[in-house]
Amino acid sequence: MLNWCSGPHYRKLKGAWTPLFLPASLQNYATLMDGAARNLVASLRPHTRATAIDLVTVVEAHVLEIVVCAAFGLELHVQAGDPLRKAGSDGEKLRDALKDVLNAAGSTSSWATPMMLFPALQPLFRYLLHKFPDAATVRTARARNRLRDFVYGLIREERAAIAQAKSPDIGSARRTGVKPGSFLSLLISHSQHDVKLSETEIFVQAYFFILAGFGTTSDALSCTMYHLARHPDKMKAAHKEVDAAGVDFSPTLEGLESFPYLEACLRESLRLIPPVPAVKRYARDRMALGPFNVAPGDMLCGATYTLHHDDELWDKPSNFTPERFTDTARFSGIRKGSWNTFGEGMRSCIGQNFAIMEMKITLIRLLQAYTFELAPNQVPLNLATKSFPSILRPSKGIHISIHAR
Ligand code: HEM
Repeated sequence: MLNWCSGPHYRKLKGAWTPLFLPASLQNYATLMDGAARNLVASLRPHTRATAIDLVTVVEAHVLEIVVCAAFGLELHVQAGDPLRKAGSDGEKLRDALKDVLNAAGSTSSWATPMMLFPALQPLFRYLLHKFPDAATVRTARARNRLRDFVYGLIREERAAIAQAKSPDIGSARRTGVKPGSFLSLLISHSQHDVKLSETEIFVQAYFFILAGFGTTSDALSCTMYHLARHPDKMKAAHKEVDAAGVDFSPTLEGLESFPYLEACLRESLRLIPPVPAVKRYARDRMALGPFNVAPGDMLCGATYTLHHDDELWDKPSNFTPERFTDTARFSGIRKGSWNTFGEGMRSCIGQNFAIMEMKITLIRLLQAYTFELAPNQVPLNLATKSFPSILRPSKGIHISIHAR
């Protein structure tokens, strides 16, 4: 996967990924994201007269629709209330396989703890795990195989389509941006032109696109809604900004810049609950780090969550205060490197602009239509990480009542 490799292999894969996140490509995704956000608004309408719902489940289905369409060009139509929803469709099959893989990825192998405690013995543990797999490993492998068979089928179809169309023009994709759904064809075209990607590499990239873009973004979106529902004064300020833009605002890169308060709410929520609570690196050289001697190959961990809650860096760090990102006169500015939600440097999150755009468009459409109120017993929010390193996420959902405006 892109984040697990280095050197020439990393550069080769990054070259295949980069066109997806060029400004022109992001612009092409905006229409897809806005359509999905409008569907989400419509699907929530029946809930305005009902009891509280679990926002996490609903937002997950929404983000999955976007990320799968962006990666594979498949419209899932799995959202409750979608008139095009059809039992047993390709979309449902893919959704089910993905859910199994994601659930399995969250369950921890019993070998994980000894591997972490005795890193030097990892090769031995890996061999033992291969020879004597435990239940969690078997479950993960089965789910992954089902997903792999499905994606290999899509790759074969895409190859045939590309052969018939005499292969797409990568140069023009760089100029005009990548259309939603072109990730597979882009990877396949790359493997026919400048870089060779094996079938497995193509599958793994497509799988990672979904894995990296699904849980992180949907949880970040749900948590932002949680914070707004918990702080009606902040929700009122967000409503004001959204109303000023009007329902006909254009979801373009430029148009989205006129929502600074909404962006501040997103950033503040991502500070309080960073979906990736820690980033890791392996030391290349021997070095001294404060009182520690670091040897080549040692794992170093950047504790994002701790950084985001450090009271030397943040005034009243546990408070939800979006104004710290807009009101620089009141807050003395944010020190470089203290907000690390997407990582830093060349290995930082390649999908961050995609994620911010997706979250902003969804929030705008939701706030145009609704106000949100927390159900009882939602404070404090239950959070958990299931395995290390993993995603920090609401562990018992977010229960919320929806009121039409
Ligand atoms: C709120 C949403 C997201 C958060 C919080 C997030 C966070 C992160 C973090 C912390 C890293 C590691 C950075 C490091 O090691 O320094 C990362 C890497 C990565 N993310 Fe995201 N991410 C999000 C959304 C996405 C999306 C939507 C995609 C793609 C569709 C994506 C694709 C990737 C990829 C490919 C990498 C590896 C980059 C590399 O190694 O060069 N992420 N992300």
